[in-house]
Amino acid sequence: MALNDVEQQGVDREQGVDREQDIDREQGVDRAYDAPTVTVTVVYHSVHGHTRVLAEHLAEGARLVPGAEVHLAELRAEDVNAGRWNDPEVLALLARSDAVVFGCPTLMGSVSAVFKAFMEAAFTPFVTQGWKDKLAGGFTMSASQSGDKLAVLQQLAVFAAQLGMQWIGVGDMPGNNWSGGTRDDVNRLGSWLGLMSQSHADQGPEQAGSRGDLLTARRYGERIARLTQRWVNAVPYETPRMTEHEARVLSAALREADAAPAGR
Ligand SMILES: Cc1cc2nc3c(=O)[nH]c(=O)nc-3n(C[C@H](O)[C@H](O)[C@H](O)COP(=O)(O)O)c2cc1C
Repeated sequence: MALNDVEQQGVDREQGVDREQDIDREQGVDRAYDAPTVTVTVVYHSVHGHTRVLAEHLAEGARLVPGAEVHLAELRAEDVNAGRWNDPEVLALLARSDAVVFGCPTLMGSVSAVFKAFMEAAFTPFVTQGWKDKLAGGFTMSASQSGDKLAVLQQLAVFAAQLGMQWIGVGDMPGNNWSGGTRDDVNRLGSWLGLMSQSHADQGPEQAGSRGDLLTARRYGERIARLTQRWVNAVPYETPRMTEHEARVLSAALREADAAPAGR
């Protein structure tokens, strides 16, 4: 069967044939030389290993990008004590990352408990605005086709927003929204806020997700790494940061300038 251009491109990419290299050659672009070095970290929690497979494919996609230094950081239950997660090495890695991709399974329609403990441990970068203007993305795995995964992606996106991060969505069209759609299709669950994947409840991590989910994970990882390069390569800009106290002082000064009474 003859493939159209879009299908052929998908097949080529899957087979590791990178058309971009031909275009670069024609235009004299040496990406290995021109591309800024960026650090992308995939930080995730997985109870039984399904989400780990998704994280690995995402990292694999990011590694396709010349200049991208890609790390996988697993959040471990043993690093949670009395409800508090702590792993200074992971926190140091995140502090020096240009982009952070957050991932966990959907458990009871929510992020997993270990991931939530990690979120609360990010209170320090919240108050110092330490992760402000890093790029962010997110992914989740569950057993049901929906399984309320959107609630988890929303939690992850709100978390990133609280930290002043810039969110990147999936950006792929839905391959599986028609009568010929299959589990192999790109963005087969039709999720744009972040990456959704589904694993059958009776299968282990060796069968995690579907061919389409893993393809989408690689594409999302590559997209995040490329957009991070675009982001860090833009006009240099040192983002202003302020403490809560400074925010109050600024508000009071503006009120005074307007001679406005304090609202509630
Ligand atoms: C306590 C618990 C709660 C779960 N809640 C949901 C849920 O809300 N929606 C869903 O579709 N699957 C749910 N699942 C299934 C998991 O999301 C699924 O098994 C996933 O693949 C686990 O990923 P992991 O292997 O990375 O831990 C739940 C599983 C457990 C054990």
